[in-house]
Amino acid sequence: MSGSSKKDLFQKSFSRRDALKLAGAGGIGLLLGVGGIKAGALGEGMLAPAVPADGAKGKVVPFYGEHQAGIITPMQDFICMGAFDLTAKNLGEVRELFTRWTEAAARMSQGQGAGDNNSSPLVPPDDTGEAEGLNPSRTTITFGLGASFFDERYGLSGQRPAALVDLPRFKGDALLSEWSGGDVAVQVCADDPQVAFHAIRNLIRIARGKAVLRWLQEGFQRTGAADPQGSTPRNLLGFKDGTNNPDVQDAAAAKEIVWTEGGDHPSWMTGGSYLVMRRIRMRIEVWDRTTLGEQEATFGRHRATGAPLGGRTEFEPLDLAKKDAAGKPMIPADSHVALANMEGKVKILRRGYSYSNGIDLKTGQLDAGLLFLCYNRDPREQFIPMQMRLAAADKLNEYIVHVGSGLYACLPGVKPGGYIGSTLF
Ligand SMILES: C=CC1=C(C)c2cc3[nH]c(cc4nc(cc5[nH]c(cc1n2)c(C)c5CCC(=O)O)C(CCC(=O)O)=C4C)c(C)c3C=C
Ligand SMILES: [Fe+2]
Repeated sequence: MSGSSKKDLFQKSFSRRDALKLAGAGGIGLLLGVGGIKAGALGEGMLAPAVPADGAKGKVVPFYGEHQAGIITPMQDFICMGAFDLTAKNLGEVRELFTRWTEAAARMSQGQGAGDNNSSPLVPPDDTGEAEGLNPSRTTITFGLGASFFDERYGLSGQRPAALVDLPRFKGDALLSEWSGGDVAVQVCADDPQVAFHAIRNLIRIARGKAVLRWLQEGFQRTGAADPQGSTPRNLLGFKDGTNNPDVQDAAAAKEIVWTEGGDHPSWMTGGSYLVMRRIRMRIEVWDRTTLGEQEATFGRHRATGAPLGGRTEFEPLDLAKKDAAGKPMIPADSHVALANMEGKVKILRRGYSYSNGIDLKTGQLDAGLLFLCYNRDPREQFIPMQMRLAAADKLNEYIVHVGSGLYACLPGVKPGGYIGSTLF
């Protein structure tokens, strides 16, 4: 196969059926980076622009590489994220589980089924089938380890990274254990909700006897089809959310903000990152009775344009020193952006999705909010001080409540033939 047809293969929409045909023809090695294109040589996002130029949603995000996919990958439209508690009896079983998970995740990222044996009438098929014929939809599957992974069960307590702290209790927290923690978190993102669900479902199935699901949350943002321009998505409070997220396609920014390396970080985390999950419920009914002026003062930005208060365009810089005629800051000091900005000195990479879980049967109110996710190099220096400040003073706190929480050490990426976690166990 010529170099240019290899490229075509990557750039073309790709269905599970195509993948199986190719595997049959012995060509799947190309997808895995064997024989020509090296795995990981194609940078994150190179095959997966936020909104593909041709509008197609069939692109493959490479699974293998220096870093796990799904961290700096431009956000897909849907998420299906869960956390597992391990029931594996020993470290050997944990290794087996991660080996099988890695193989299945690599396959599903490429649009294949979780396993090959799907035609024998005598056994249950390897794959559950609901993604058959669907394209890979830029699926990424990202694994992280919670602090409880490092308890006495598997002999790894001495390896717990200093940065994998127990998050402090923040003012206003109303955390529920059923929405928090877990030994292993798995973030599945894809441009199709059924493809995302299929991936996590098959990982749950593979985990049988070795891990049980602790919590599962689906999430969404506007789709590429609804917004082909790929403008900043709006959250369920109606505001553009993500405007001032750092540009981590810039390798220097990603190194500074996202990737863990050196310091007191263990070598097995080099090239990894820390994922913070906060399930934040919104008091939507209260918000909807709030005036536009109050809403804008809460965020410090205009709702229509996303511009900083007093500004005109979305991406103009925040000027927190700017005063109105009466000498008051244009962007209130207790607004969300004024506080979260941290004088520009502390940054995180946000990757959150809206969620909607029907109604709260006790109150009849919507059970909806933000599955807040962020990646950072070291939560002790980034997420924690930022959330301390927000919890203490953010005007947004009148309208939100944090009900779930987790911190996970996301392992470095892996080469074909290896397994996620092999740097540690
Ligand atoms: C601890 C970190 C953060 C939490 C928790 C958080 C919750 C949260 N945020 C919004 C909506 C918006 N956030 C915006 C900006 C913004 N938020 C954080 C951090 C947390 N947010 C940061 C670092 C920033 C950027 C600050 C800056 O320097 O400008 C915005 C404005 C647009 C944008 O830049 O994205 C919105 C809107 C909600 C609804 C929410 C909890 C439910
Ligand atoms: Fe925010």
